[in-house]
Amino acid sequence: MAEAALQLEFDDVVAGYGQAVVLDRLSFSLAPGRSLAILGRNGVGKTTLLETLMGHTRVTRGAIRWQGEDITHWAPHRRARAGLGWVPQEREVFPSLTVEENLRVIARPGAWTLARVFGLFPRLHERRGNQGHQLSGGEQQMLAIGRALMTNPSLLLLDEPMEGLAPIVVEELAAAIRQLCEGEGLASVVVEQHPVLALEMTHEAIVLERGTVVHSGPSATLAQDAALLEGLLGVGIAAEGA
Ligand SMILES: Nc1ncnc2c1ncn2[C@@H]1O[C@H](COP(=O)(O)OP(=O)(O)OP(=O)(O)O)[C@@H](O)[C@H]1O
Repeated sequence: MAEAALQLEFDDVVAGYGQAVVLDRLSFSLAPGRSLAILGRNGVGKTTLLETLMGHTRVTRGAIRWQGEDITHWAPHRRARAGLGWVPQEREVFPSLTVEENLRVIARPGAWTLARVFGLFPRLHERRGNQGHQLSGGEQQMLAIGRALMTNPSLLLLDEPMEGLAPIVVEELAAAIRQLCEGEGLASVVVEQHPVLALEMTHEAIVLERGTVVHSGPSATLAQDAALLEGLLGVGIAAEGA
């Protein structure tokens, strides 16, 4: 059955902070090895969706299922152990540990090793003896992704990975993320302010408005429909990244 092939499912989820509702009857699903872009204007709930997946919000309706289990009320650490690898927007690398220590300290056994992370990000290999605080923004982002990979996740959650980075670094990171999704078949959910970039990196996309899904479909189809993209995300956005 198709249902059995789903890896992640949000089913009619209402969630928020305290009494405030941010996600409002939100539903979507993702099959194993697929990548999903979460798009939408500022404040529509994109980060809250990731926070809810990691167990950091209050869920008052609906269910979240992961690999066939209902994880709606699981604690965050249990979700991490179950294969959800979160790369937070703040990156959160340890500033006084070296690159190599940052990677080793969080490692769990699996296919991703120090050597493979250095293979994906040669820059981290070059800077393996530098402390976290000595890295550029782009290098910190690579380290944040590398750290998540060292936990050997089944799903990588990326919250605005390109934010504040120079165009050349954005290219390098986008290539690495594409390699993870296409080459390695690692499932991912990417929240990104730059739709053109996000659609290039992913198989599927959903667009949120006021905490719910207003569009869902293949990334390539949305990327080619400038009028739809503009209608969903704002005037002029389709020209961005050109
Ligand atoms: N910790 C929090 N406590 C209370 N409200 C919050 C909290 N974090 C976010 N919100 C509110 O939830 C709503 C959605 O925010 P969220 O950060 O999820 O949106 P977003 O789509 O990721 O926006 P952006 O693109 O600006 O990052 C906003 O109204 C925001 O003010």
